Amino acid sequence: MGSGFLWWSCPNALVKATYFVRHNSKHSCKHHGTCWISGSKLYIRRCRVFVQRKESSRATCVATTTTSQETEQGNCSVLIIGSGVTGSTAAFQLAEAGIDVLVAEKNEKVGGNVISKNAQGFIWEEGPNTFQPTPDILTMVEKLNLSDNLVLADAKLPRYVFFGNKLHKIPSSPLEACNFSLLSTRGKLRAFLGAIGFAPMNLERKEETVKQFVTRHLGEEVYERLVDPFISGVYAGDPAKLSMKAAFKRVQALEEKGVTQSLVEGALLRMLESKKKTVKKETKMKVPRGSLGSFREGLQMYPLSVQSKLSEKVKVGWKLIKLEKNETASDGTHRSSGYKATFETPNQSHKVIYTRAVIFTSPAYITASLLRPFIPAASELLDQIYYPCVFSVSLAYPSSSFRFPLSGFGHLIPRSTKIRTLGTIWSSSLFPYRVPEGYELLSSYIGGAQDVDITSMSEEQVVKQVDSDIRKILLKEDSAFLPKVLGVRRWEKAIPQYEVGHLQRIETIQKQVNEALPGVFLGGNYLSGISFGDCVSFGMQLADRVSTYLQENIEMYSKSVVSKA
Ligand SMILES: Cc1cc2nc3c(=O)[nH]c(=O)nc-3n(C[C@H](O)[C@H](O)[C@H](O)COP(=O)(O)OP(=O)(O)OC[C@H]3O[C@@H](n4cnc5c(N)ncnc54)[C@H](O)[C@@H]3O)c2cc1C
Ligand SMILES: C=CC1=C(C)c2cc3[nH]c(cc4nc(cc5[nH]c(cc1n2)c(C)c5CCC(=O)O)C(CCC(=O)O)=C4C)c(C)c3C=C
Repeated sequence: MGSGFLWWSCPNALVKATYFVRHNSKHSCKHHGTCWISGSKLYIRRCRVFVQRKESSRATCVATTTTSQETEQGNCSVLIIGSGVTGSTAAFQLAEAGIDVLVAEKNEKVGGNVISKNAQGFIWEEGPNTFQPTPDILTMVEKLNLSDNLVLADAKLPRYVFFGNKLHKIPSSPLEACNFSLLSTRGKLRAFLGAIGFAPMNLERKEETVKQFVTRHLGEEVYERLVDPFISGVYAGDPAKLSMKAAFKRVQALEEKGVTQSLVEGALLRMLESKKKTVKKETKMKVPRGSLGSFREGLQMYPLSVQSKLSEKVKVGWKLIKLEKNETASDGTHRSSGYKATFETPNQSHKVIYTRAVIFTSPAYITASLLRPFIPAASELLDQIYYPCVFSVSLAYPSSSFRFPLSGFGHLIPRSTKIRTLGTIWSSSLFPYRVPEGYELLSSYIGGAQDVDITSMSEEQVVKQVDSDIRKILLKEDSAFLPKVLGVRRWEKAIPQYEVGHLQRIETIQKQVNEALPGVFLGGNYLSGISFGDCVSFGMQLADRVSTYLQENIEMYSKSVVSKA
């Protein structure tokens, strides 16, 4: 690149000087430590950022500063609120790109919804149980050196629906679907007719609910016995309120393309969804199609491994309580140069962080409260996203108390059966190493959007209800054994519901954030799709978008300094 000067001007109000860095020379300042040029890049050691060097032009430090008098303050280039799957993924990707990132998590442990527990020889999950190993997840698993800890449940384990006092195996192929005992002959015929195109059109072209879409295409029976329980096992939701377009965009898109017969390939919308998610990108790791993944010690290994890699850059027990614009520039003028974030921290003291960009991965209702001063209308919309209450109940029973040897993923229960539990994952069948010899572990879920009264139940009442439902379905009638209660978790606001109007709402929110809050990015399962894999992919995309924003922002700021000079 030859010799020459690079002018480095720090935008922070506390730094008054513009620094000149000569090629191959080193320069120190008390705020940023050493900086130097190598090749085409300017490196600034303390800020751990580098700025693409432009010959004879100015570069800008993307970090703000701490001074020795302000011990409760700090700085970073990107602040991430929340250490769930989305936040952890974005943080790792940004750190890997050399960007100075700070993750603030209000809980004492990282992971958000992902909570894995280990006691008395059992390992169990209180949030998500498994993920579909998408290419993005596998990429992250490799990067985090988690490959040796990846565990896969047998792809062939059947899923069941409990209906008419019997467990019915859900077919895994169109052939199996012909002998499918869950649907009557009439129900199958109706579904078949819908599949070959004899379905009424959506003439009004209004946004349809899942219930409307499914009954129109496949009939009432498929809806009641198959899709309603499936919705319980993904959204804990109410299909009469969820938007087909938002909750299952791939399936809806098929209709728009006129591929109606694919809708019931195997009579299962869910299967269709997962097939569309087949691996496109190449990763070194190969996993059998249809298998479901986790990690040896549970899903929480994922955020924990990000935390161990980012070390001090992940702050637990830090709750964001206020965000302000940091608008004073070094020359005394006002402009948006980033944000000031105030946190409550474990020792009750407040901490302040100055940052260029903020990624919010907190749930919609929390993000709403933090952004309300800037975007009141969008915050109202964020607040409208409904999260029902769900309990997860992990119980262990002796293997001998079961009616048959457990082999399957688990069972789901249609709401029309009047059994209160939504469904049960047969955890010890998925991962047998997670239980002591002679025991079975069951993870059940109860509550959701169709059972709002659950909020008034105590943990003891919930355990009693779940135990009684399990007895009706899986245990021998004379089994007097009381279960080992491993864990009961009340998810007061469990899962965002993609109700009718969701996509429109999201679009409006995004627009208002982009206009009013440059450098603020929204993430989280109310935007990305709710699966673990959706959150990983969205976290990766967020990291790319934020890197681009920082680069563009630096260039814009450099230009404004040049023109003032
Ligand atoms: C019971 C249950 C079962 C599920 N089962 C499955 C499954 O089997 N498979 C699957 O793929 N998906 C499943 N999911 C969905 C999936 O787990 C979630 O969608 C995903 O984990 C959400 O990740 P996230 O990072 O977007 O949000 P979250 O996990 O909600 O993370 C947000 C984080 O922000 C933090 N935070 C909030 N406010 C603040 C603040 N003011 N300051 C600092 N931090 C803050 C929170 O503490 C939290 O850690 C399940 C979800 C639930 C609840
Ligand atoms: C068979 C029993 C199941 C129960 C009970 C259950 C509860 C439950 N699940 C979620 C949220 C999600 N589950 C997801 C995947 C998933 N869930 C089950 C089964 C049960 N879930 C299976 C077999 C799978 C794997 C995917 C599949 O092959 O169908 C997902 C991810 C969905 C995706 O798009 O990948 C979510 C999200 C909740 C909230 C819940 C509690 C009621």
